[in-house]
Amino acid sequence: MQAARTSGWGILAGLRCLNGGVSASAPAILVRDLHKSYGGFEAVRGIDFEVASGEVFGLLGPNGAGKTSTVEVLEGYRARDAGIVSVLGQDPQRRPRDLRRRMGIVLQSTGMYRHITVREAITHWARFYPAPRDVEEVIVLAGLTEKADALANTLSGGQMRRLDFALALIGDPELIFLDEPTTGFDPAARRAAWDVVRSLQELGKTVLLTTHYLDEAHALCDRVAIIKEGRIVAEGPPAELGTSSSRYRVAWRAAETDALQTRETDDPTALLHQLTSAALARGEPLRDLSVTRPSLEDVYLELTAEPETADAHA
Ligand SMILES: Nc1ncnc2c1ncn2[C@@H]1O[C@H](COP(=O)(O)OP(=O)(O)OP(=O)(O)O)[C@@H](O)[C@H]1O
Repeated sequence: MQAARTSGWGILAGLRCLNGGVSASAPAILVRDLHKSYGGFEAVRGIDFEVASGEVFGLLGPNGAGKTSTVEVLEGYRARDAGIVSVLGQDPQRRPRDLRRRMGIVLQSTGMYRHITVREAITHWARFYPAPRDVEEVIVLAGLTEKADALANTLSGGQMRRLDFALALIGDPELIFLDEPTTGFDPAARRAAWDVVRSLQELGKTVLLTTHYLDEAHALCDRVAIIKEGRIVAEGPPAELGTSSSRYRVAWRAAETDALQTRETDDPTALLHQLTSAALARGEPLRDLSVTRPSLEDVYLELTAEPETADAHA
């Protein structure tokens, strides 16, 4: 274990070596063997991942998996116990002022400003940054045009969340952390928030988001990591996580009952041969026959299942 932790410094040194700074191809985020405990409880148990510059990366996992702890270490809010963390080429634990200006953070909690208008809040926050974006442009980007002159304490939950987005964007950060950006949103507000994230992607920003929603991960993320009990149990583009599995799902409609039948198999050729031979022998068609790979949701549920649930499916 110690050898793995020590070797990480070699990686960081390599990233810094070009032109005396961070190379153009250096990842925006690099995490190696990250550990974080609270008292005797180890919430993060040796996590490794990288996020490329301009990538939208999602941390997925059930409650208590260690997503927020990981993100808070990256943001510089929490000290790690072990491991290597590089954010935009710097160690967030040292809380360098320059790094804080290059990051935008949308926390789970909302409501920093209440008794001033949306425009006033964004204008005020802009003063903390050396080269902020244009306030009116950020109001449009966050979808707050119609609420620009409204007092923050009159906003709905979803509109308040947009104000949080706006405050995270006004400093024109290179990297944005979004912790559960749409939890509690109605469907329309979620879509609007997704549009904001896509706008960030088009602007070339790097985004790290945590979410419980698989459709959100699918819609927004270039890559995701699934975390369970402080460890990454799968990582890859959302659409490809299932296809890397060797399992297939074969579905068909039984002629006698008209009910949809499904069977999982590692050998779809043999199963199809068995099913089609039997159907031909009976002189019946196999209606709605399909062979599919597991979806992100299937993979997620399988990997994050509690032991009892896993046994029930075995
Ligand atoms: N300050 C703390 N003190 C003690 N335990 C903590 C603290 N913060 C988090 N934990 C514990 O660490 C584990 C990981 O929590 P964390 O908030 O990182 O998970 P999460 O994946 O973000 O969960 P959620 O999806 O519910 O936000 C949980 O068991 C949690 O109870």
